[in-house]
Amino acid sequence: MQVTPQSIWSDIVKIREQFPLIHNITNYVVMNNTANALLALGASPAMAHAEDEVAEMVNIANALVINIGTLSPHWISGMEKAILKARELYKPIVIDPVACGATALRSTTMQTLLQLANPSVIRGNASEIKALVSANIKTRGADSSECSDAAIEDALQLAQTYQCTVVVSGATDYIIDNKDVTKIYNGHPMMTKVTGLGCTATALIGAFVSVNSDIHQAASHAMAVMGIAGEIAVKKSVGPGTLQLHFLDTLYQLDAQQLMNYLKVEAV
Ligand SMILES: Nc1ncnc2c1ncn2[C@@H]1O[C@H](COP(=O)(O)OP(=O)(O)OP(=O)(O)O)[C@@H](O)[C@H]1O
Ligand SMILES: Cc1ncsc1CCO
Ligand SMILES: [Mg+2]
Repeated sequence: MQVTPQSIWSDIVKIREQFPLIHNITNYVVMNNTANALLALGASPAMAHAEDEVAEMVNIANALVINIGTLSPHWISGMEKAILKARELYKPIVIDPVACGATALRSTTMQTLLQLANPSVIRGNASEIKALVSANIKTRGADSSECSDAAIEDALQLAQTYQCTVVVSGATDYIIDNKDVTKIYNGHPMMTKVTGLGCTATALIGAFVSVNSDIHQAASHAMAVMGIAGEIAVKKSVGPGTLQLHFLDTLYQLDAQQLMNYLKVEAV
């Protein structure tokens, strides 16, 4: 398994050709931006959470993304129904444990959903990944209080427990499973000043796993695209407001040459 500009580009072409439907049960904060990022990449977003329709939506979707950012009881039931349908149909499930460890509701819900989901990928920041492994770790909210390096051991443990790929985002993005560790060095600190770019990363992972069955490679491709689009967009931006706009435009215009110029990856 390698992550190269060519391997990333090949998946982007597939996404743009196949226009895969990515079903997201995500949070109020990021719903619009996440849908726009999926469209800009070349995928087709659906953002539905009603208990009565999620199974039907999963039925026509190519991947399911679950994000616990703004939980409530009905949403949790919707998430459970969507997960059960996705498992029945062998569709990939990607999980974002937003602010896991900040409140009991988030931590207990996440444990239930993970057991149910058998996910392909879990993507979180370092604090969230650590909180998923150790119940005594408390997080302050959606933002990480630690560097991604601090969660490598926890990510490996999580990957073993759920037999899945775990992504820890941060200055370096770590993509970790039983066999491989991939590090992506792209990105820019200003990305943490736009709310929900982590949620966007998780949604893009959904798009990549829908066209590439090598889950570790697909997740690495998504994180590389996030980081590269972020770096290019920052150059045109004066702050987080314009970064949010330029990020979408850059994603839409991303080409093979830019991947070659910017990719900074290391496989261990
Ligand atoms: N210090 C940094 N330097 C470069 N890139 C970064 C840095 N921190 C985060 N990123 C990038 O920003 C994106 C979002 O990751 P982050 O870890 O901030 O997610 P998050 O904390 O879950 O965010 P949110 O909860 O707002 O969605 C990723 O693509 C990541 O690579
Ligand atoms: C800030 C925030 N609060 C709940 S979800 C969310 C978006 C970033 O994860
Ligand atoms: Mg997050």
